[in-house]
Amino acid sequence: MSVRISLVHLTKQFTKEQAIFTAVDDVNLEVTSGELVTLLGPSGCGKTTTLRMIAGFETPSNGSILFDGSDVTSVMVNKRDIGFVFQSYALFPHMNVFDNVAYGLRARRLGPSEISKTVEESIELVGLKKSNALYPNQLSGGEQQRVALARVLALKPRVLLMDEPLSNLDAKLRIHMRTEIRRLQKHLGVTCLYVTHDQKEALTLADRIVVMNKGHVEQVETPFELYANPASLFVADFIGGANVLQGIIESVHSGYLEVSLNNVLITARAAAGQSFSPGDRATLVIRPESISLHPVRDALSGRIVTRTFVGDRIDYEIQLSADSVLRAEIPYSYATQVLEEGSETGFTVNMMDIVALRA
Ligand SMILES: Nc1ncnc2c1ncn2[C@@H]1O[C@H](COP(=O)(O)OP(=O)(O)OP(=O)(O)O)[C@@H](O)[C@H]1O
Repeated sequence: MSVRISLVHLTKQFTKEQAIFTAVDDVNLEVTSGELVTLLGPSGCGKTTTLRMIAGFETPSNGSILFDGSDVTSVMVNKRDIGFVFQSYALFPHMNVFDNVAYGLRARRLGPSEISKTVEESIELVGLKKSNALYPNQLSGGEQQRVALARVLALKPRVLLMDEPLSNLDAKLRIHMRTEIRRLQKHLGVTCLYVTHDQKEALTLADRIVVMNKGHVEQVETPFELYANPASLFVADFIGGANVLQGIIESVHSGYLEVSLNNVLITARAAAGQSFSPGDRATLVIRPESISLHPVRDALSGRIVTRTFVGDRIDYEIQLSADSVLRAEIPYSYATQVLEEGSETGFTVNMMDIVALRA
């Protein structure tokens, strides 16, 4: 039922303030059948426009969209067999849950018993039993989004497109719903493209993440790889938050580099596909949670300038030199030693957790 989606040189230009503006810039992507891929990036980077082109709501300026190898770029929206879930649930306020979910099936002129059976199945699938007679204004935001999902799933689409579907929900419900969406998508095996600007949502939901920036694709990877092997500073910074420090490559070895950081020699690994020579400047990416603190015993040390308790961890900002500050996130338990602001601390980072990018 589900399909492989290929985006080939997909480009969309708009006219903005009498100038041509490229919202989606030569995007190439293969989404395998049954895969959940998130499009992740800051506001305005072209995520929604990409999704709308796949749905058929926007016509590409250039490039093509293929489903299982056949070109659907010029195929009408209603012939693409796509389900689209919006941020605003877009339910009909004057229809109850049953009629909202049945709407698309009636438009397809299915018989009453088939409609009834499919609606019941879809409502059960999204965990909304016994709500058939209720109207949207009698439901919570989470329940309304479930109805919107049931309405789309009732049509058994080959492709599921979701545009920030959880943005209107509170944080706790969002976490619950994303697990539900993942479970449903895997259960149905439907190919899914999911737009979000929330990196946690992307990391927890996706088989692979497409990081977009200013209309183009920065990197496409599994969540684990993206986190461990960012290909650019943009990705490193956007995913997970990162300390970014400048160093100089001192020597290059098989599998590791020696880098001078504030005149201290540390070891790091080169980012995937990047190579260095002694003397090169390098941008070092260090995740705050990969740092451990200990009493000062060598030159890798600094002064704690801020300490913030966040419940399950303590965040420290450590001044290394006049212009470099390191953020460390230390898991907290009652046994954890809590350090004072103003005190000196040493720190270590596993070599594998320091990634060098070309500066
Ligand atoms: N119809 C349009 N006419 C002109 N410009 C447009 C149009 N639609 C989108 N844009 C512009 O294209 C760029 C990309 O928009 P898009 O909605 O795809 O971004 P996004 O990554 O989904 O952002 P957000 O997370 O804020 O929704 C933006 O600068 C937007 O203003």
